[in-house]
Amino acid sequence: MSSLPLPLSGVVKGPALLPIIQADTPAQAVDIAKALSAGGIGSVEVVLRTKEALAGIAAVRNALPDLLVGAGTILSAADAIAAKAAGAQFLVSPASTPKLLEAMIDCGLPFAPGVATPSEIAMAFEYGLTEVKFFPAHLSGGIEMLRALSSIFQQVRFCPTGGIGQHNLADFLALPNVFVAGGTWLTPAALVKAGHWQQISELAAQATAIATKLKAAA
Ligand SMILES: O=C(O)C(=O)C[C@H](O)[C@H](O)COP(=O)(O)O
Repeated sequence: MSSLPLPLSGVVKGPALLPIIQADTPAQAVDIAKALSAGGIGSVEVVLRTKEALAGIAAVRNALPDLLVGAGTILSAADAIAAKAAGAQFLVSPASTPKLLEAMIDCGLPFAPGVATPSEIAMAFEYGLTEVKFFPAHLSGGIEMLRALSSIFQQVRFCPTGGIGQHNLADFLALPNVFVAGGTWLTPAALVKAGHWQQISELAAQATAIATKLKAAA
């Protein structure tokens, strides 16, 4: 196995936010990314949940070279390799298994594997990983769970996703063991479908204002 890639926290650009792009076409991915970027977002996660997701990553990289573009929903070594080949600059997975962790380490890109339990955090820790995604955050104990975990896993930093919204963003980002918050709340499917880019920019600007107050922007 290779040495560890750079930590994700070291490469996240802009406010401590990782909005998700789920797009049916590369052009739609670019439209979403432009709307987010206009709202101050510096980093996005394109999820591998649509046929064109890999092409979407390449298109967003090409159209918005200053944006940091990662790939989410990495569920296998093949996903990690394909995402890297498409131009992904970081990887995010909802899960952790030894195979998946080894594949993401071997890819060499900064990444956040998904955890929801102390044992999964301990497994990531065994690989030397101290940055993980906490998913699904709202169903796995939310803020109280992150507080409880902070006393045991003092070096571990989390990217909570799942159930994050404008209403609880500040509470998550106020936790010292949270380095970035992610999710779909800035890119609701209905707004994407209707092409309401201005509304997505406004949501992003509101979240950016909350995040920059709580976590210094990189
Ligand atoms: O697939 C991944 O790698 C992910 O990052 C999963 C997302 O974080 C959640 O799907 C966000 O959930 P909501 O914000 O509650 O809609």
